[in-house]
Amino acid sequence: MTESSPLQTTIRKTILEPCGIPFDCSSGACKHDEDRNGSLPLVTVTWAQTLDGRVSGPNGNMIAISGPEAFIMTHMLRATHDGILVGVGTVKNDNPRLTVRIADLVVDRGELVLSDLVAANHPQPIVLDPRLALPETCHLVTNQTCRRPWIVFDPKAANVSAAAVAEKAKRLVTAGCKLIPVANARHDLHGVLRALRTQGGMRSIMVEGGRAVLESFLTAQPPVANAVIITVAPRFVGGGVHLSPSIDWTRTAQSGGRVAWSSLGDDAIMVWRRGQ
Ligand SMILES: NC(=O)C1=CN([C@@H]2O[C@H](COP(=O)(O)OP(=O)(O)OC[C@H]3O[C@@H](n4cnc5c(N)ncnc54)[C@H](OP(=O)(O)O)[C@@H]3O)[C@@H](O)[C@H]2O)C=CC1
Ligand SMILES: Nc1nc(O)c(N)c(N[C@@H]2O[C@H](COP(=O)(O)O)[C@@H](O)[C@H]2O)n1
Repeated sequence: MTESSPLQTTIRKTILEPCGIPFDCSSGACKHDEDRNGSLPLVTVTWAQTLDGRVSGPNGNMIAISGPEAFIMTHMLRATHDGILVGVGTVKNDNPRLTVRIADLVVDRGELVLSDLVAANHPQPIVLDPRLALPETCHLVTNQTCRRPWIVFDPKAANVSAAAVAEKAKRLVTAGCKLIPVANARHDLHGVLRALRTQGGMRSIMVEGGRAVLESFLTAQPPVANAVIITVAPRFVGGGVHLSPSIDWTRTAQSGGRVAWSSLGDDAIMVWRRGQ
């Protein structure tokens, strides 16, 4: 991916730049490189949902919600953030790889083309897992194409002094995972973000799911999200996991943020950026 295609340019101009996210893969340095000297990383919260507010299909099964163009946007977002954060529920349910895989869409054939060129830009996977329940067989721990995750856990909740958990922690570290202890990790998102900044050097984090973690990041007080990007696909699924935090974006916008809508393929994209 040395030059931006028209689609990438559209995504950059209508979605990434309005959120303050630079995207320049020609330099090989895609990451959000602004170092604000802040104590917290920049946080972009993003997901894909249906018209009935579902983020997965019946029984919680992962389904393709984003169309190809929005899918590329998600992978451009992955390429532009230092870290990609999910809850342990998403790892258990979806077994995601959290890599950057998309180069571009061959528009006339509607095909997604995979690229190895951006592999170096895989974000660092981060799993919020207070009780150290991560399945050791998941892609993030075993798949050669995945970066080994950083696991944010709560030493008290996980009871790391218990022999079984201590053994598991050892095996995860041997497999290449990094364990980041944070007291009260389940409820103290500021503490989690501070630890990721100070212990891991994270300057930017994309929060990708799942339902519980998204709702926590969206409703945290004081706020932690710098930008929110939602893909809304033109379909109902009639079942599945429902994302429904109590947020009024118009009121949030009035209190200093900005909302903008654009479209990518058949999908609507809502972008909110926190007021400066
Ligand atoms: N459409 C989309 O864009 C996406 C959809 N999904 C879907 O979301 C669903 C999974 O969602 P869900 O089951 O809620 O799982 P999550 O990925 O949100 O993980 C929830 C778990 O994370 C741990 N956790 C740690 N910190 C927090 C926090 N601050 N707030 C909330 N949880 C925290 C908790 O573990 P503990 O209980 O041990 O404390 C909790 O049980 C799946 O169906 C998946 O397909 C997922 C990602 C994206
Ligand atoms: N943006 C988006 N659109 C969809 O339609 C989706 N189903 C998802 N799911 C997220 O992607 C994860 C899978 O990642 P890998 O492809 O394995 O790298 C999944 O866990 C969800 O977080 N996202």
